[in-house]
Amino acid sequence: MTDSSQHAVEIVGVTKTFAGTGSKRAKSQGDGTVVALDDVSLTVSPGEFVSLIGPSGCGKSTLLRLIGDLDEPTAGTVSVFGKTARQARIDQDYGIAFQSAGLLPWRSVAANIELPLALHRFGARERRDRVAELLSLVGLSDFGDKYPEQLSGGMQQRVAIARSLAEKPRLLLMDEPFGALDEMTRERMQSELVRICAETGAAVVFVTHSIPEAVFLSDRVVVMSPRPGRIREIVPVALGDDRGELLREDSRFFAGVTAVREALHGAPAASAVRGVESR
Ligand SMILES: Nc1ncnc2c1ncn2[C@@H]1O[C@H](COP(=O)(O)OP(=O)(O)OP(=O)(O)O)[C@@H](O)[C@H]1O
Repeated sequence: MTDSSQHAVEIVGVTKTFAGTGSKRAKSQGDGTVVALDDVSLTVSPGEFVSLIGPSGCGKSTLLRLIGDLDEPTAGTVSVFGKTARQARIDQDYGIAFQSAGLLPWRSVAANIELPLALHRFGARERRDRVAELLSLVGLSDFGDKYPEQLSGGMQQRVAIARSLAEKPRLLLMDEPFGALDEMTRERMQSELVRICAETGAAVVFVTHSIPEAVFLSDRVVVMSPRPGRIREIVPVALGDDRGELLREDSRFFAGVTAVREALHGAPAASAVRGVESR
């Protein structure tokens, strides 16, 4: 582990504090400073699927935002494919998909997916071909001419995922992308995402509140704890590459769910953790 360019993401000793309101010079937790992340280190390998789970306020979104260069660490370093987070953003090394699909209502589905390519001046033909490929990848080939409001929530989310894949990123950053979907759609989207990742080879950092979702999708589940935000445990999920629907009824899947639950609550699982769903 010496060459950091071998990692999709490398987070070393990252601390992130937010000053309390009304006190810009706040220095300690006693005067309102929030330690969102405290000395967090984590690496994600190319092609690896890593979920972040933990109670509300443990710093999951903050960690994802630091990787995506939407904020800066107070201390420590974040690198993406061996570059600074800023340089990786400039080089479009990753795609981002957050909870609300964030589609532009006045653009068609195809035009939404095309947007990153248009912004970065890809040629018309290349754009058209790539959009057709992405529509097919997310199973929406017949919907390119529709507008977002004409699609279901799950279909909109698939459009958002297609858009995040437009520039063939080697890394996807996803913050509860399926949080607003009903359970059946959510499970279908999880299977779609597994398939898409297998086809594209992208690494994923995925924030979720759902233990089964984390286990179904991930190679490793990072369990975090709040105040201050820290990594409590990293649970490897040894379910292999075959993540079909039957896996949800497999004893190995239940063992993974139990392992993550125990890491969250301390074994044996006793009470519910605020902000984490067992379903
Ligand atoms: N811009 C900000 N200004 C001040 N405090 C912030 C800011 N962003 C996050 N925080 C605080 O940092 C801590 C971590 O927040 P974060 O959103 O990363 O948690 P989370 O684990 O994603 O929570 P949730 O599961 O509820 O989405 C929280 O205490 C939050 O209030």
